[in-house]
Amino acid sequence: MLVYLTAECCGYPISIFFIVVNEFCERFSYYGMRAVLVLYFRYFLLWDDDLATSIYHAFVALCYLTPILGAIIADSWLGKFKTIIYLSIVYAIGQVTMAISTIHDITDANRDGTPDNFTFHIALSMLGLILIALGTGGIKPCVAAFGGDQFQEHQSRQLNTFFSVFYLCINAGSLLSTLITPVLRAQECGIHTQQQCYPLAFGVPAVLMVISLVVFIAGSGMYVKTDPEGNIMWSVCKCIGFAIKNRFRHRSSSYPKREHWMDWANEKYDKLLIAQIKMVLKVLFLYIPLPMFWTLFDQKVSICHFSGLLGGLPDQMQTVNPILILTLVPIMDRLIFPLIQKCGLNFSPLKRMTVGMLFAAMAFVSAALVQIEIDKTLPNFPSSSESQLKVVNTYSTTLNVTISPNEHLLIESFGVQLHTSKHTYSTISCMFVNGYTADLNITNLDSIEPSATTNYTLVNQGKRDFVLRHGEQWCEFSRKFGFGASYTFLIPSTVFSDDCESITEVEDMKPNSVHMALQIPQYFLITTGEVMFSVTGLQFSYSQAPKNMKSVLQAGWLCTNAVGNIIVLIVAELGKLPKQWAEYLLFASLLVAVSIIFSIMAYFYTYIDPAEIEAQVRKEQGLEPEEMEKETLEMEEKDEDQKNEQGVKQTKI
Ligand SMILES: C[C@H](N)C(=O)N[C@@H](CCCCN)C(=O)O
Repeated sequence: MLVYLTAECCGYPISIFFIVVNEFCERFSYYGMRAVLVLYFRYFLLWDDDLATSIYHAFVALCYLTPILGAIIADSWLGKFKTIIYLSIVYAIGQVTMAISTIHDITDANRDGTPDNFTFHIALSMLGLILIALGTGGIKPCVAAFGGDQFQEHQSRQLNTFFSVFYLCINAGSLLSTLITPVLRAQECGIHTQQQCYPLAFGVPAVLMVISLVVFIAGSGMYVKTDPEGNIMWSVCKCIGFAIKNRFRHRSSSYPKREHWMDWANEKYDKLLIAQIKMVLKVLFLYIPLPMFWTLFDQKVSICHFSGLLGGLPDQMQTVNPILILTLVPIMDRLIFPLIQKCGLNFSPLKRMTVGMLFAAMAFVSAALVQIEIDKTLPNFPSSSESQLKVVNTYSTTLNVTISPNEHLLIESFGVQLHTSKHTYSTISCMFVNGYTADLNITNLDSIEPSATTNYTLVNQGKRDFVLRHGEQWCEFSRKFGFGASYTFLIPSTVFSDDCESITEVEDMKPNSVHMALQIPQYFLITTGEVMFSVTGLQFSYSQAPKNMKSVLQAGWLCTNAVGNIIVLIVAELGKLPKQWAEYLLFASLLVAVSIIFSIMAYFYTYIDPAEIEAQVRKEQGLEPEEMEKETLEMEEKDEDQKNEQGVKQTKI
């Protein structure tokens, strides 16, 4: 019997250090770029909100579809190691292309601070995004599976810990980059004119991707590398095709039934291949209901009403999830799961995933309850048979307005009657009414003509300063804004003579009165769900896959994510229920239904040890003892050469 003693530290192969650092840098690169992507679309390419979010979601969905390609390349052609290297190069080129596309000076011939040739910037950034999607998605199933390959059979406990640490690194990278890149974007830079520094915000993720590649290559000599066994995907497709055809040919009841429909490939294909396909199909079948979890998970941003929680901005709110993950993964791994085990309960991976789904459903129930509270604080909006009217009096005395036949409004000088706008809970908006006798310029707003109003403009929470200008005259005023509120500012004709003192503020809609802390349970529940579902799913996909299809099953797992993202896009297009809380409850109920279906499917699933099944099939095929020994010897020789090359110690016992 052969046992390989690879270079180890505390029972873990040293090579996984390079893999987790590589993952940290790669996720920093990916999430850092994503954190500023929509801002780049909106404020650099000047796309409208709809186009920016659609392209963003399409990009994210593509990133979770390309893993299939990466897995096929790895398992059928190049092997995981080379696939990771080649696709990381593509990824790094994509990040650099993306960073270059954000340099406005390249096309800013008239030096006014904005690009002159948008087509150039759009084309370059789309090329960059396609390369990034190919790279990030392509390597994703390979890195996790390659990490798993570094462990030997007796290291199953360490293997599970590895997947948890792997997930921690993903979230540490995501956390740091989501904090840093928006700050980098807010800097000013440029060759001829100063602009928001998108090149830096996209450039740092590009550098991190190059570092990720260098770290991975640095570990080359230590990895356990498994070569692909020919074009396995093509063999799998042909074998499945043959089984279906053969089954169809023998559909008459005179032919004896076979245990599994794949057994109809027995006539032509190797029993081992058939057994491996059965293992993969069993797991893929189990994955069918899983996209529903990701549909809810990827909508979590929309259940976060209070963007100002912890005093942060919406950009930085994305950091709450990785912070909670970094806290919850060790708590679950070291405390909760061992405690459950001590109580004699069998908390198997599929049970954990089911409970994870239920946690996500509870997060949506909690969101619905908060929404009901929020709705109570909102003003009454006109029903479909009513309308609302807003009248602003910029005249110098109180006015009596009659609306025929018999309604009367009494409006004081610079007063307002009724408000009409409805807006989301986490925004603050304000508008200005110009009662001055000439055009006015207000900071960050277009100029307003006399007696005209601006549209509602979104402003950030807290104290904000405004400067009003007309020619040489100007004055400045500050106001404090609360979340969810809406204001109208009435500017009288005396505005410059009393230094902005006479500006009247009307509160159209009150700031939020529902406490921000009510959002904490939602975050907690959805992240607990993620830890139970996502980390376990990653481990499960690795442990249940045959050796030559590890990447393929990882890709299958990631595909559940892609389908979830596509469902989010479809749901957004189909429209919404009239009541937000009802929509949350609908999603929660759907996930509960799906988790019940999943638990039934899980009940009938038998956990396997792929290596054991493979050995058994080989034995049945009569490969043992001579042929199997021959195969083993060939493998030993191959591995020995590889180990000698890598300078890794090998002992025969
Ligand atoms: C940052 C996030 N909590 C995370 O861990 N993401 C993972 C899994 C992605 C699935 C979510 N759509 C990652 O690999 O980035």
